[in-house]
Amino acid sequence: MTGDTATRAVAVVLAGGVGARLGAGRPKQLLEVGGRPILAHAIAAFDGHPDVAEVLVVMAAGHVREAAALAAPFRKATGVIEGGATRTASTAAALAALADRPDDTPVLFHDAARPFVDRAVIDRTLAALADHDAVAVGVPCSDTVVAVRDGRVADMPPRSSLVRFQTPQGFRLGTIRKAYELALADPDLVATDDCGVVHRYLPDVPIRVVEGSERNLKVTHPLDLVLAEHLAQQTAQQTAEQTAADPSESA
Ligand SMILES: Nc1ccn([C@@H]2O[C@H](COP(=O)(O)OP(=O)(O)OP(=O)(O)O)[C@@H](O)[C@H]2O)c(=O)n1
Ligand SMILES: C[C@](O)(CO)[C@H](O)COP(=O)(O)O
Repeated sequence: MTGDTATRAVAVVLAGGVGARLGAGRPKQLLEVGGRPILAHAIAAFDGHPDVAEVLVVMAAGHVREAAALAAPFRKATGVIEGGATRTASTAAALAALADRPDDTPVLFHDAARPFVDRAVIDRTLAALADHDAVAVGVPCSDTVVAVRDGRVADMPPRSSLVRFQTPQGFRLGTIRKAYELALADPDLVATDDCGVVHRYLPDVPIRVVEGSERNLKVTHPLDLVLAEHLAQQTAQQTAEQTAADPSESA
Protein backbone atom coordinates (compact mmCIF):
# COMPACT_ATOMS: atom_id res chain seq x y z
CA MET A 1 0.00 0.00 0.00
CA THR A 2 1.30 3.45 -0.87
CA GLY A 3 -1.10 6.05 0.46
CA ASP A 4 -1.03 9.47 2.06
CA THR A 5 -0.93 8.19 5.61
CA ALA A 6 1.50 5.37 4.94
CA THR A 7 4.05 7.63 3.26
CA ARG A 8 4.47 9.49 6.53
CA ALA A 9 5.21 6.38 8.62
CA VAL A 10 7.99 6.51 11.17
CA ALA A 11 9.75 3.25 12.00
CA VAL A 12 11.30 2.96 15.45
CA VAL A 13 13.95 0.24 15.69
CA LEU A 14 14.26 -0.76 19.34
CA ALA A 15 17.87 -1.71 20.04
CA GLY A 16 18.14 -0.67 23.66
CA GLY A 17 18.65 -4.16 25.09
CA VAL A 18 21.87 -5.79 26.25
CA GLY A 19 21.21 -9.37 25.06
CA ALA A 20 21.58 -11.06 28.45
CA ARG A 21 19.94 -14.32 27.30
CA LEU A 22 22.24 -14.59 24.32
CA GLY A 23 25.23 -13.87 26.53
CA ALA A 24 27.60 -12.62 23.82
CA GLY A 25 29.19 -10.03 26.10
CA ARG A 26 27.78 -7.19 24.03
CA PRO A 27 24.37 -6.25 22.66
CA LYS A 28 23.24 -9.00 20.27
CA GLN A 29 22.03 -6.44 17.70
CA LEU A 30 25.68 -5.57 17.04
CA LEU A 31 26.60 -9.18 16.17
CA GLU A 32 26.81 -10.07 12.50
CA VAL A 33 24.65 -12.54 10.60
CA GLY A 34 25.30 -12.99 6.89
CA GLY A 35 28.25 -10.61 7.23
CA ARG A 36 26.12 -7.69 8.46
CA PRO A 37 25.15 -6.53 11.97
CA ILE A 38 21.67 -7.64 13.06
CA LEU A 39 20.79 -3.99 13.68
CA ALA A 40 21.74 -3.06 10.10
CA HIS A 41 19.45 -5.79 8.72
CA ALA A 42 16.55 -4.37 10.75
CA ILE A 43 17.22 -0.76 9.72
CA ALA A 44 17.58 -1.81 6.07
CA ALA A 45 14.14 -3.46 6.05
CA PHE A 46 12.44 -0.16 6.92
CA ASP A 47 14.85 2.12 5.07
CA GLY A 48 14.02 0.19 1.89
CA HIS A 49 10.25 0.32 2.35
CA PRO A 50 8.57 2.95 0.14
CA ASP A 51 5.92 3.83 2.76
CA VAL A 52 8.40 4.50 5.55
CA ALA A 53 9.62 8.09 5.65
CA GLU A 54 11.98 7.91 8.60
CA VAL A 55 13.79 5.42 10.79
CA LEU A 56 14.60 6.24 14.42
CA VAL A 57 16.98 3.92 16.25
CA VAL A 58 16.87 3.54 20.04
CA MET A 59 20.20 2.13 21.19
CA ALA A 60 21.59 0.66 24.40
CA ALA A 61 23.53 3.09 26.60
CA GLY A 62 27.25 3.06 25.81
CA HIS A 63 26.71 1.97 22.20
CA VAL A 64 24.96 4.98 20.67
CA ARG A 65 28.02 6.14 18.74
CA GLU A 66 28.58 2.67 17.29
CA ALA A 67 24.92 2.47 16.25
CA ALA A 68 25.08 5.95 14.72
CA ALA A 69 28.03 4.87 12.55
CA LEU A 70 26.13 1.79 11.52
CA ALA A 71 22.96 3.78 10.71
CA ALA A 72 24.79 6.54 8.82
CA PRO A 73 24.64 4.91 5.35
CA PHE A 74 20.85 4.59 5.53
CA ARG A 75 19.11 7.51 3.86
CA LYS A 76 16.01 7.47 6.10
CA ALA A 77 17.81 6.96 9.43
CA THR A 78 17.23 10.35 11.01
CA GLY A 79 18.40 9.71 14.55
CA VAL A 80 19.95 7.37 17.07
CA ILE A 81 18.91 8.00 20.66
CA GLU A 82 19.71 6.28 23.94
CA GLY A 83 17.18 3.77 25.25
CA GLY A 84 16.10 2.95 28.79
CA ALA A 85 16.53 0.07 31.19
CA THR A 86 13.46 -1.78 29.90
CA ARG A 87 11.85 -2.21 26.49
CA THR A 88 8.97 0.03 27.58
CA ALA A 89 11.44 2.71 28.75
CA SER A 90 13.06 2.55 25.30
CA THR A 91 9.66 2.96 23.62
CA ALA A 92 8.96 5.90 25.96
CA ALA A 93 12.27 7.49 24.89
CA ALA A 94 11.22 7.16 21.24
CA LEU A 95 7.83 8.72 21.98
CA ALA A 96 9.57 11.65 23.68
CA ALA A 97 11.77 12.09 20.60
CA LEU A 98 8.63 12.14 18.42
CA ALA A 99 6.80 14.62 20.67
CA ASP A 100 6.37 17.21 17.90
CA ARG A 101 4.68 14.83 15.45
CA PRO A 102 0.93 14.89 14.79
CA ASP A 103 -1.29 12.32 16.50
CA ASP A 104 -2.27 10.66 13.22
CA THR A 105 1.33 9.78 12.30
CA PRO A 106 1.62 6.02 11.68
CA VAL A 107 4.46 4.64 13.79
CA LEU A 108 5.93 1.15 13.69
CA PHE A 109 7.89 -0.27 16.63
CA HIS A 110 10.25 -3.07 15.65
CA ASP A 111 12.68 -5.23 17.62
CA ALA A 112 16.20 -4.74 16.30
CA ALA A 113 16.62 -8.38 17.28
CA ARG A 114 14.33 -9.40 14.37
CA PRO A 115 16.63 -8.92 11.38
CA PHE A 116 14.49 -10.71 8.76
CA VAL A 117 11.25 -8.77 8.82
CA ASP A 118 10.15 -8.61 5.20
CA ARG A 119 8.32 -6.20 2.93
CA ALA A 120 5.05 -8.19 3.02
CA VAL A 121 4.83 -8.09 6.82
CA ILE A 122 5.47 -4.33 6.88
CA ASP A 123 2.90 -3.88 4.07
CA ARG A 124 0.25 -5.76 6.03
CA THR A 125 0.93 -3.76 9.19
CA LEU A 126 0.69 -0.41 7.38
CA ALA A 127 -2.40 -1.47 5.43
CA ALA A 128 -4.21 -2.41 8.65
CA LEU A 129 -3.27 0.96 10.17
CA ALA A 130 -5.48 2.61 7.55
CA ASP A 131 -8.55 1.62 9.60
CA HIS A 132 -7.14 0.62 13.01
CA ASP A 133 -5.22 2.59 15.64
CA ALA A 134 -3.23 -0.42 16.81
CA VAL A 135 -1.91 -3.38 14.82
CA ALA A 136 -0.03 -6.48 15.91
CA VAL A 137 1.77 -9.09 13.83
CA GLY A 138 1.30 -12.71 14.83
CA VAL A 139 2.01 -16.27 13.78
CA PRO A 140 0.15 -19.45 14.81
CA CYS A 141 1.40 -21.51 17.75
CA SER A 142 2.73 -24.95 16.95
CA ASP A 143 3.09 -26.00 20.59
CA THR A 144 0.28 -26.35 23.09
CA VAL A 145 0.50 -23.29 25.36
CA VAL A 146 -0.72 -23.38 28.96
CA ALA A 147 -0.77 -21.02 31.93
CA VAL A 148 0.99 -22.52 34.93
CA ARG A 149 0.47 -21.48 38.56
CA ASP A 150 2.26 -23.10 41.48
CA GLY A 151 3.62 -25.79 39.17
CA ARG A 152 0.16 -26.81 37.96
CA VAL A 153 -1.78 -26.13 34.80
CA ALA A 154 -4.15 -23.27 35.59
CA ASP A 155 -5.50 -22.52 32.14
CA MET A 156 -5.35 -24.16 28.74
CA PRO A 157 -6.61 -21.78 26.02
CA PRO A 158 -7.53 -23.54 22.75
CA ARG A 159 -4.45 -23.42 20.55
CA SER A 160 -6.49 -22.31 17.55
CA SER A 161 -7.20 -19.03 19.38
CA LEU A 162 -3.53 -18.30 20.13
CA VAL A 163 -0.88 -16.50 18.10
CA ARG A 164 2.71 -15.58 18.94
CA PHE A 165 3.30 -11.85 18.59
CA GLN A 166 6.17 -10.54 16.53
CA THR A 167 7.07 -7.01 15.49
CA PRO A 168 6.56 -4.53 13.92
CA GLN A 169 3.63 -3.34 15.97
CA GLY A 170 1.93 -0.35 14.42
CA PHE A 171 -0.01 2.52 15.96
CA ARG A 172 -1.39 5.94 15.32
CA LEU A 173 1.04 8.02 17.33
CA GLY A 174 -1.76 9.62 19.40
CA THR A 175 -2.94 6.18 20.55
CA ILE A 176 0.41 4.83 21.69
CA ARG A 177 1.22 8.21 23.26
CA LYS A 178 -1.98 8.11 25.33
CA ALA A 179 -1.39 4.48 26.35
CA TYR A 180 2.15 5.28 27.51
CA GLU A 181 1.01 8.40 29.35
CA LEU A 182 -1.27 6.17 31.45
CA ALA A 183 1.26 3.35 31.71
CA LEU A 184 4.10 5.57 32.91
CA ALA A 185 1.87 6.85 35.71
CA ASP A 186 1.35 3.26 36.90
CA PRO A 187 4.03 2.14 39.39
CA ASP A 188 3.11 -1.50 38.59
CA LEU A 189 3.78 -1.19 34.86
CA VAL A 190 5.13 -4.44 33.41
CA ALA A 191 4.85 -5.10 29.67
CA THR A 192 6.72 -7.22 27.16
CA ASP A 193 5.45 -5.35 24.11
CA ASP A 194 3.71 -2.16 23.02
CA CYS A 195 0.38 -3.75 22.06
CA GLY A 196 0.26 -5.05 25.63
CA VAL A 197 0.48 -1.46 26.87
CA VAL A 198 -2.43 -0.41 24.62
CA HIS A 199 -4.45 -3.49 25.60
CA ARG A 200 -4.00 -2.81 29.30
CA TYR A 201 -4.35 0.96 29.45
CA LEU A 202 -6.72 1.60 26.50
CA PRO A 203 -8.85 -1.58 26.57
CA ASP A 204 -11.46 -0.08 24.23
CA VAL A 205 -8.97 0.27 21.38
CA PRO A 206 -9.25 -2.77 19.09
CA ILE A 207 -5.88 -4.25 18.18
CA ARG A 208 -5.96 -5.74 14.68
CA VAL A 209 -3.77 -8.81 14.23
CA VAL A 210 -2.17 -9.44 10.82
CA GLU A 211 -0.11 -12.36 9.61
CA GLY A 212 3.59 -12.39 10.45
CA SER A 213 6.23 -14.76 9.14
CA GLU A 214 8.19 -17.66 10.60
CA ARG A 215 11.33 -16.08 9.13
CA ASN A 216 10.75 -13.00 11.28
CA LEU A 217 12.43 -14.68 14.24
CA LYS A 218 13.75 -12.86 17.29
CA VAL A 219 17.37 -13.60 18.05
CA THR A 220 17.09 -14.30 21.77
CA HIS A 221 19.02 -17.48 22.66
CA PRO A 222 22.29 -18.83 21.19
CA LEU A 223 20.45 -21.35 18.97
CA ASP A 224 18.53 -18.48 17.32
CA LEU A 225 21.85 -17.10 16.12
CA VAL A 226 22.60 -20.37 14.31
CA LEU A 227 19.20 -20.27 12.62
CA ALA A 228 19.63 -16.57 11.77
CA GLU A 229 22.97 -17.25 10.08
CA HIS A 230 21.38 -20.03 8.05
CA LEU A 231 18.47 -17.76 7.00
CA ALA A 232 20.87 -14.95 6.06
CA GLN A 233 22.84 -17.30 3.81
CA GLN A 234 19.68 -18.72 2.27
CA THR A 235 18.43 -15.19 1.50
CA ALA A 236 21.77 -14.19 -0.04
CA GLN A 237 21.71 -17.29 -2.25
CA GLN A 238 18.12 -16.63 -3.38
CA THR A 239 18.98 -13.02 -4.20
CA ALA A 240 22.02 -14.14 -6.21
CA GLU A 241 19.92 -16.68 -8.13
CA GLN A 242 17.22 -14.07 -8.87
CA THR A 243 19.82 -11.57 -10.04
CA ALA A 244 21.40 -14.17 -12.32
CA ALA A 245 17.96 -15.01 -13.77
CA ASP A 246 16.92 -11.35 -14.20
CA PRO A 247 19.80 -8.85 -13.80
CA SER A 248 17.38 -5.87 -14.16
CA GLU A 249 15.84 -6.81 -10.77
CA SER A 250 19.06 -5.88 -8.93
CA ALA A 251 19.12 -2.34 -10.34
N1 LIG B 1 15.84 -1.83 27.54
C1 LIG B 1 15.53 -2.38 26.37
C2 LIG B 1 15.35 -3.78 26.24
C3 LIG B 1 15.07 -4.30 24.98
N2 LIG B 1 15.00 -3.47 23.92
C4 LIG B 1 14.86 -4.03 22.57
O1 LIG B 1 13.68 -4.77 22.47
C5 LIG B 1 13.87 -5.85 21.56
C6 LIG B 1 13.37 -7.17 22.15
O2 LIG B 1 14.03 -7.36 23.39
P1 LIG B 1 14.92 -8.63 23.76
O3 LIG B 1 14.89 -9.64 22.71
O4 LIG B 1 14.52 -9.00 25.15
O5 LIG B 1 16.40 -8.00 23.79
P2 LIG B 1 17.36 -7.85 25.01
O6 LIG B 1 16.69 -7.06 26.08
O7 LIG B 1 18.62 -7.31 24.44
O8 LIG B 1 17.58 -9.36 25.46
P3 LIG B 1 17.66 -9.95 26.94
O9 LIG B 1 16.28 -9.81 27.53
O10 LIG B 1 18.09 -11.35 26.73
O11 LIG B 1 18.69 -9.11 27.68
C7 LIG B 1 15.37 -5.92 21.23
O12 LIG B 1 15.60 -5.50 19.92
C8 LIG B 1 15.97 -5.04 22.28
O13 LIG B 1 17.17 -4.38 21.86
C9 LIG B 1 15.13 -2.10 24.07
O14 LIG B 1 15.03 -1.36 23.09
N3 LIG B 1 15.41 -1.57 25.30
C1 LIG C 1 7.63 -7.64 21.31
C2 LIG C 1 7.92 -9.12 21.26
O1 LIG C 1 8.93 -9.38 20.32
C3 LIG C 1 6.67 -9.83 20.79
O2 LIG C 1 6.89 -11.19 20.77
C4 LIG C 1 8.38 -9.66 22.58
O3 LIG C 1 7.36 -9.54 23.54
C5 LIG C 1 9.66 -9.03 23.09
O4 LIG C 1 10.04 -9.65 24.30
P1 LIG C 1 11.52 -9.54 24.86
O5 LIG C 1 11.54 -10.28 26.13
O6 LIG C 1 11.77 -8.07 25.00
O7 LIG C 1 12.38 -10.18 23.84
